[in-house]
Amino acid sequence: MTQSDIADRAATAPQTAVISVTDAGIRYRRNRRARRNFKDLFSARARKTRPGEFWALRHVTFDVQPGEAIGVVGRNGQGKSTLLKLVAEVVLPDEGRVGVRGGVAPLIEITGGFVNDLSVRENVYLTAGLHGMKRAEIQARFDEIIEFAEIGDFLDTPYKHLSSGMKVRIAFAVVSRLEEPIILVDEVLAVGDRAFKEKCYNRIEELLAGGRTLFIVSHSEKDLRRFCSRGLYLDKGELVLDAPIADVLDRYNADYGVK
Ligand SMILES: Nc1ncnc2c1ncn2[C@@H]1O[C@H](COP(=O)(O)OP(=O)(O)OP(=O)(O)O)[C@@H](O)[C@H]1O
Repeated sequence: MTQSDIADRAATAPQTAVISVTDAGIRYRRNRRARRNFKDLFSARARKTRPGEFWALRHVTFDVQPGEAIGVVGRNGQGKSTLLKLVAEVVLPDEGRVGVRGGVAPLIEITGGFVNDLSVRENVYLTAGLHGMKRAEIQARFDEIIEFAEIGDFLDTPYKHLSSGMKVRIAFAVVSRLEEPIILVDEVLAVGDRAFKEKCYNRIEELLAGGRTLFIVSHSEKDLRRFCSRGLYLDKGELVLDAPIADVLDRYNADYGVK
């Protein structure tokens, strides 16, 4: 797409879209030494791919309407987490545009947003506060959050001393209580035990029933079929199929499924 195509699409994209991604690309360095310098940021040369750099995502275009539940599939390293980070606006596109209307509640990395040296209690206040909740609102929901996570004995423990399953418990409990219209869930639930996972899935269903928009990355076909109506299939950083989830899974299985 040319710059003017991108601008035209941005201007004519359906006004109702909550997420609008147009010809987006993210470029990473394969090797830390191939660091771009400050001068490169301002020079036209910075747009070229330099040695050691590669496109983790490129030419990705799609719109999302409110209330859609989207599953992102693809093999390891094909750009799924990068796509969620783009929607969460924690990384900015090197090419193209990403427009997100409304706030995003991201559950995208095990420690995403949580500060290692702060206690569980402090992290709950910090994360909820950063998403616009007032202190009194957090206080009112605090017990419910801790009860959901079932980690009441660890309120004053530094976050870094929790087990990986406990970290996910508290992160999910907080993030799923935020009032943001878009929820992003990246694989993190895989470390939760079975009973906790089921509790999270029920909560996700409640959020969807309440009209939230969901983006989920999962390698579990069962989970994707349970929640999602639409799938995005990424391969080598490109969006190779955007279709109903059943069609996306059929194509993915045909390409890479165990025969
Ligand atoms: N911060 C970074 N710096 C450099 N390369 C990165 C960075 N983050 C991701 N990558 C690379 O970008 C590519 C896409 O990574 P991404 O995490 O999006 O894949 P994924 O599809 O989510 O994989 P998985 O299923 O294994 O979680 C990979 O080659 C990865 O090594």
